[in-house]
Amino acid sequence: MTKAAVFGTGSWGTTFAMLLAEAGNEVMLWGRRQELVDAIDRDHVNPDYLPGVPLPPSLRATTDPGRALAGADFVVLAVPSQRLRANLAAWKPSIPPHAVLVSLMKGVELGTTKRMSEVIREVAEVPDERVAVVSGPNLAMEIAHRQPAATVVACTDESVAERLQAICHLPPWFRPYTNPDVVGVELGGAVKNVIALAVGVSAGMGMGDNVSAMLITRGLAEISRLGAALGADPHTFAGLAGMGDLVATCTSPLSRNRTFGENLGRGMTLDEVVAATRQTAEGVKSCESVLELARKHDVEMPITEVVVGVVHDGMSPAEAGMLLMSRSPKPERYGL
Ligand SMILES: NC(=O)C1=CN([C@@H]2O[C@H](COP(=O)(O)OP(=O)(O)OC[C@H]3O[C@@H](n4cnc5c(N)ncnc54)[C@H](O)[C@@H]3O)[C@@H](O)[C@H]2O)C=CC1
Ligand SMILES: O=C(CO)COP(=O)(O)O
Repeated sequence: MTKAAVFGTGSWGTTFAMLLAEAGNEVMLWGRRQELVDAIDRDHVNPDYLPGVPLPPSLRATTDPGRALAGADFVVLAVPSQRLRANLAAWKPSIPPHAVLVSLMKGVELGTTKRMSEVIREVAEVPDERVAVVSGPNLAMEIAHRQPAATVVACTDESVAERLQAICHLPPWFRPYTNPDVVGVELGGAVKNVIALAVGVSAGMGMGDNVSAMLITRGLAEISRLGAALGADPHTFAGLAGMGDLVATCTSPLSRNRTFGENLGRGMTLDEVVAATRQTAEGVKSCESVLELARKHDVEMPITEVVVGVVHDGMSPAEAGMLLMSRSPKPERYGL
């Protein structure tokens, strides 16, 4: 039986662990807090992140990383992106030598501008073919309530992607596709959070669906430009990890990033929005690292720029809208 250790008892870590367990794998979830770990391990619930969702009794949980990692074939990482480096360094000594490390995270590291797979490779000192990424339109709450979803599993080694695909395929509930384009799949997941903040701000200001569609479409152009500069396959952005995730996150009231933006657009202050947000809205921090990455590669990302302005630099939503709409008129060239 395949053994998986899942790190992070938040909404996506727990949901993915539940999928893996129901697909017949031996799964151990790691969490920081004993009380929550006990609730998962003993009562088969996660009241903090998935209230009302029964978890499979075969899903076990522990606060001991060594116990979670013993004999693991797959090590699945689902902590907030900015927390990965320090945590992974602590877990590294117990990671089995042949385990595949899988990122569920959608962020870019502040300071280094590294994608999560790059952080994993660097900290765990593993080669490309032992690092995989899962990303797609996967709102955890919908999946936890057993609604169907598809995703992308990416690894430069297609046989590893296929192994991961096989252990998380669970008809009729969850359908993973493989893709060798790790860079594109990861960028799609991280940058759509920034675009979802922008769509949320516009919705909070009372703007209509034309504005959402404009931001989603031009957001995809922005993601594709950055992807092209970083060597991603342009086709990835037309797929589930690109357009698929962008549409789900930008339009769903379940999205934390969209909701964060919406609250800002309604006029709440940043401090008020942060206080009202209990879960991880990755775009809030990653908008800065994405913009830095874009600047390093000389890529223009106007929506990302105004998101950084509104979230971090005191720009008003109205000013952001004016800046975007008064840019010089251009031909529409997708991805350029
Ligand atoms: N929730 C969703 O629908 C989806 C989330 N993701 C991505 O998955 C990643 C994890 O997100 P969620 O599970 O949604 O987050 P969450 O906010 O629901 O949970 C975060 C988890 O990380 C833990 N955590 C927080 N700070 C920590 C630290 N310093 N060290 C160790 N653990 C810490 C929390 O205790 C919690 O268990 C994010 O990168 C997110 O973008 C990806 C797809 C879907
Ligand atoms: O990544 C997600 C859906 O695929 C979840 O989006 P939020 O983090 O904005 O909730």
